[in-house]
Amino acid sequence: MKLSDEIALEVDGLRMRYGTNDVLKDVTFRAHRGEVLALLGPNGAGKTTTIEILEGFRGRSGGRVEVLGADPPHGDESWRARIGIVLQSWRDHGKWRVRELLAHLGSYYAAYSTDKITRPWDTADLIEHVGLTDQGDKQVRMLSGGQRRRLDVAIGVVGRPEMLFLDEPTAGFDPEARRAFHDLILGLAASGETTIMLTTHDLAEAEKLADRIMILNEGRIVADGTPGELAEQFVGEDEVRWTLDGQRYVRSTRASTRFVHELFKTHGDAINDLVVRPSSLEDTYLSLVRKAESTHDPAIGAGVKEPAR
Ligand SMILES: Nc1ncnc2c1ncn2[C@@H]1O[C@H](COP(=O)(O)OP(=O)(O)OP(=O)(O)O)[C@@H](O)[C@H]1O
Repeated sequence: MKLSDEIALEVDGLRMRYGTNDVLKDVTFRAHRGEVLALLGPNGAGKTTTIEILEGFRGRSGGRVEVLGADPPHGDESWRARIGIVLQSWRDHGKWRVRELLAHLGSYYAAYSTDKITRPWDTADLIEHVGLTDQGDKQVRMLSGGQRRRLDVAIGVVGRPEMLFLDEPTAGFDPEARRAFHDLILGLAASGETTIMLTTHDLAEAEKLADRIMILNEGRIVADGTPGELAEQFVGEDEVRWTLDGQRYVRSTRASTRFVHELFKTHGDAINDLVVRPSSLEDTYLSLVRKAESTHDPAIGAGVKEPAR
């Protein structure tokens, strides 16, 4: 992907303290226009806090934040119109019908159309995009959990945002809804106009959607790069399984090719059922989070903050 020169998001030394709990200690990253960023991290790492600060919902304890050129708490209405938000919690509009609610919320954005971006998103088209065609005339309170989540996503994008924040957007989705959501995000990303930042616990989802993955742990970004870069920077161990004389064996190694070669040299045709499972992004993630937890070493983050491009 060719990156735009335009910076959509800039976060420098962000700090957040709740009482005596320093949740964000020094969070620094930036995003170019059109990039899709996935923010990963264990429960309680501060992902929602980070997203809420960037949206302007939550004040911060320190550091600099700029989203589409504005400091979020001071963004004006036209800035707000360029931001889309999909929160974890559902704001209830139970009696509204899906189609009416989207048309109503969308109408707020009409005044903020530009030469390039027609706002809002056409209601029927949007409903189809999020896979709610059959539910368009249903009241919101009649929707299932997964359908409400799709509606959350529709509400987040109805104004055709230039910057879209999604906090665990696919929690509770069935595989079909997940696929439809992925297609929607990839479609938005393909235009190159929408910068997207999402949090997720699903590594496969991060790998599929994101240009860049950032891992937040212990108040800092401990890794930042494309899925491939992360795997390269933190080479995990491959898993080799085999059977020998009816006995099953398993071994983790960073040098699986050499190991397998030695195995055959020693045992030849007696080796059966050989399987080599390469180290996955999940292994990388787990080893990073464990490493950061066990060492508390800020240098782990310092070496990888700026991905090579
Ligand atoms: N309003 C608040 N007041 C005090 N502490 C808070 C508040 N909101 C969050 N916290 C604490 O800040 C930490 C980070 O919470 P946050 O919700 O940002 O994490 P998260 O990474 O989004 O977690 P999860 O993956 O579980 O959603 C947690 O320890 C949480 O208890």
